[in-house]
Amino acid sequence: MKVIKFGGSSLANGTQLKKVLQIVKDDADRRVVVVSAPGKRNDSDEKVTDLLIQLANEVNQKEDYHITLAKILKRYQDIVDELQLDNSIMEEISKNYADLIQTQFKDEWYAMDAFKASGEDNNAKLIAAFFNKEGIPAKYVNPKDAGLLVSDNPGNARVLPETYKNLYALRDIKEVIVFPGFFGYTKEGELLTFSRGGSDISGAIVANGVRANLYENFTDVDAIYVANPKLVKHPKKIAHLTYREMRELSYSGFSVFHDEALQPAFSGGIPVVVKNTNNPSAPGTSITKSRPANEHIVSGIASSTGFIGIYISKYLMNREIGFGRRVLQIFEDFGLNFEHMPSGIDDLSIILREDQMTMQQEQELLYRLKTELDADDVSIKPNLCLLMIVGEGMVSSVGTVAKACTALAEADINLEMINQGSSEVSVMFGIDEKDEARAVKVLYDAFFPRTNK
Ligand SMILES: Nc1ncnc2c1ncn2[C@@H]1O[C@H](COP(=O)(O)OP(=O)(O)O)[C@@H](O)[C@H]1O
Ligand SMILES: N[C@@H](CC(=O)OP(=O)(O)O)C(=O)O
Repeated sequence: MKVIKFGGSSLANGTQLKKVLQIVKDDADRRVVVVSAPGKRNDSDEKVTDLLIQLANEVNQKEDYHITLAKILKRYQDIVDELQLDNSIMEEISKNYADLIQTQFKDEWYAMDAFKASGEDNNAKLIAAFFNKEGIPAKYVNPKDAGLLVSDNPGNARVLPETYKNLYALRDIKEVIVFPGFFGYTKEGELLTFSRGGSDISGAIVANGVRANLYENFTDVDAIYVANPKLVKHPKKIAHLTYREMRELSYSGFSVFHDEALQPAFSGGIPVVVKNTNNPSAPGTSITKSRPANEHIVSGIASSTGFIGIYISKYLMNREIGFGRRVLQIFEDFGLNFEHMPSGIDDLSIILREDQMTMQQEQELLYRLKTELDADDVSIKPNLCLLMIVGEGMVSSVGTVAKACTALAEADINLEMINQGSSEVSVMFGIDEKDEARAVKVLYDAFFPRTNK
């Protein structure tokens, strides 16, 4: 049995849905189809999920929401018309939005998740109707009925372990299952979503639950490339990655596959393949526990912006028992989670996501760190970009960091920080955001020199 997930770009209009139908028809093992909400039809288009966030905010703030609602309904109506589906599905979708707008939710965060999730939920119903019309017996399954249970964290839910055995029963359903991605239910029955891009996570959870022998993740690129194709022209394709390589790469910017989707696949030992809906015969990129060796030490180069670094220095910090705990306590008091904490003898840096704090909280944090720790220096480095080189081959080779540093130095790119994880599968560099594109390019050229053949 295969679980197959289609992202928003694969479901953006009726033409895309016809390709999806063909892909499902091509392989009788493709028994569970996990779907996202309709995505962008072109670069200047809007994702339905983004429109739904806008709608939820307008409803919450009692603003006029009719233009946004009309845009959302039109997206579905266009698909219904293009596929010549019975208009009863459109009536069901319109009623769903009329009901959502009237519902009193526990608070605005639960409301936001209910609006966001409706994008995938309505799309799954529409797609099931389309499959049935085209002669593929299909059944829409709601995550609540399937037992997809999540933690009580709006917008950032985590799967609960009992989910997996609940989902196993999906194997008994004879029709092709159409399952909406991106959300589950708490034990109290509240609908909550995963973080953005979370349909990849749903697909991996379902694949683990039904013990699929493959999780196929269909998107709009032929493969995962060595570097983001928006930053490097025609980068090389990656044939195989390990779960931990993919985890590091998606964490640090390869948005093509969600980093939280790796754990359910890894723990279930489910191989993943990332493929292109627009070119399904291309082999794509497979992600497994181990992979065949190749000539490259580095598998991928990723980058991600929106970080800040907080630098703390104090003479003899290394001798002060409890110093690190007190630093982290202050961060906890502000409700902040941190990403990395590289340290020296008398100093340490804490790297965190910038969007967690207002300017005023930043100033309060710096003040508390300076006074309560009696630090010599506390300063902040905004606009930080994390640059990551990743590869299983790095464990057994020397000189990789030197090569990367040389390439960056020759391009006159200043390094704010270097951090090598103890797994030795990745090395991270902190640079100024303005150098991001150049840095990825020079690292690409250093590790994947182009031949003139
Ligand atoms: N290294 C990479 N390899 C391939 N695609 C990448 C990479 N880094 C970023 N991307 C982007 O990820 C996009 C696919 O992810 P996403 O837009 O979330 O698709 P979907 O609509 O299928 O969920 C690609 O179109 C590409 O722009
Ligand atoms: N639609 C949701 C979930 C998702 O995974 O979407 P996509 O497959 O289009 O990245 C989002 O935009 O966050």
